[in-house]
Parts: sequence; C-alpha cells; structure tokens
Amino acid sequence: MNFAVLQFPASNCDQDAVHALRNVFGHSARLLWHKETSLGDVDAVLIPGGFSYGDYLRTGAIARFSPVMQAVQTFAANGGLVLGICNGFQILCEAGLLPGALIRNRSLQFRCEHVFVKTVTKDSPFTGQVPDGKLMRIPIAHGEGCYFADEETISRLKSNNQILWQYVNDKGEATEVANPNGSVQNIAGICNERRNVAGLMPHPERACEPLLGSADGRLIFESFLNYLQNKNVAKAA
Ligand SMILES: NC(=O)CC[C@H](N)C(=O)O
Repeated sequence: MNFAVLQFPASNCDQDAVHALRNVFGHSARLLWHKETSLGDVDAVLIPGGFSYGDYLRTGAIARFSPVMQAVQTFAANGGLVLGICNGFQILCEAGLLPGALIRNRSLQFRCEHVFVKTVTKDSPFTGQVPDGKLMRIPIAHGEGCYFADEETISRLKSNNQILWQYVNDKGEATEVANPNGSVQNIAGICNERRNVAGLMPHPERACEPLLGSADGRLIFESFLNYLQNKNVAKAA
C-alpha cells in the first residue's frame, strides 16, 4: 500500500506516522511537502499532528490554504481515504472536509497524557477491526482539541453514526472527568458522511508498539489497512 504523509511547516508527528506505516506495518509511505499540487499514486493520505504555521490565528486555519490541500479535496471527493491525526484533524475541519471545529481546551491547558478511547461504531474504514467493547489507551498532546459543533451538526453526526471515537474512563463511560478537553459529547474523533475522511485528536501512531507504553493504536491502522486491502482485491477481481 502507498501512503502520502503530508508535511506542513511545523508538522511534528510526520516521522512518527511514517515510522508506523513503514516499520510497524511494512507499507510504503512518502512524505509530501505542503507546496506539492499532486498526491501522485497513493492509496490513502495521512495528515499528521503538529503545529502547522505555529497554530497562528486558529490551529489548522492557515494550513488549509496550502496547495496540497486542493489535491486532498479532489482525492477525498473521489472517495480516497484520508485520516487526520490531531493537527491533521484540525486541518480537515478547517478545510471543510469534516464538520465542526477544534477550539481551545476548556481548561486552557495543553494536555499531554494517555487517555481511554471507546470506538462508537465499527461501521467505517477506520474502525472495522476494533473488537467490540475494546477500550484503547492512546496518548493525546494538544492545546486546541475541544471538538465543537452546533446542535444541528451534532444531531446529524449522531443520526449518521459519524462519531467514531469518544473519551471514556477505564470502565468505558463517557464522563466529564474522562474528557481531557471539554469536547461536545466527549467526541475524540469523527468521520464525514461518506465515511472516507476521518479525524481524531488522540495519536494512534504513537501507540503502535508495546515499547511506547501501548499498542492499542494498531487497531486503527489495522482497520484502514484491512479496508484498503479488501478494496484492492475487489478492484483486481
Ligand atoms: N500534537 C498535535 O498535533 C497537537 C498540536 C495542536 N496544534 C494543538 O492543539 O496544540
């Protein structure tokens, strides 16, 4: 499988994403500078975490104007798989590829810790391989991770089953205490209506090897890798 991992000025999780894709899962991953206008021949795009453009104005608000984002828009419009992690999620919301916005954490503190995340639905390319009831322990590191959307958007997300992940406690309950940033409905990640674009604040690429304290993030990678493999098999048949 061929992945493009985007690089903006001040991306800082790009190498972690490439490491996971190449060395943990054995796929090909190419770094793509944000000035590029074409994605080339790729199966999926990963927008990594970081502080693109120093998070000026509002995080992701400048990166969304980078030339590469036009190519991402076209790729997504054609059904291509796009995953945004942390700053990548923020950029996807700013670009209008995902609804809502990521705003300052309610605590006004930068939060850097491991959290528990529950997968709300297996009905997406990003969650299909997560076992029922599995609580994933994954790190977060953000200052603007509070997902916000108006009530109408939230009810649409719910009725379309677009909420993919929620912050929970170690019993799997979506409580206020378990929510590290004050996001609406404890939302940690969502997908678009078509289900080919997703974003989440936690960092699964930093939780793919036991050496890093958790390997639960693998389940997200395994989900979209499995989806892409089936898609390629179907195409070849
Ligand atoms: N690790 C990240 O991608 C998070 C950085 C992010 N721009 C923030 O909200 O602080």
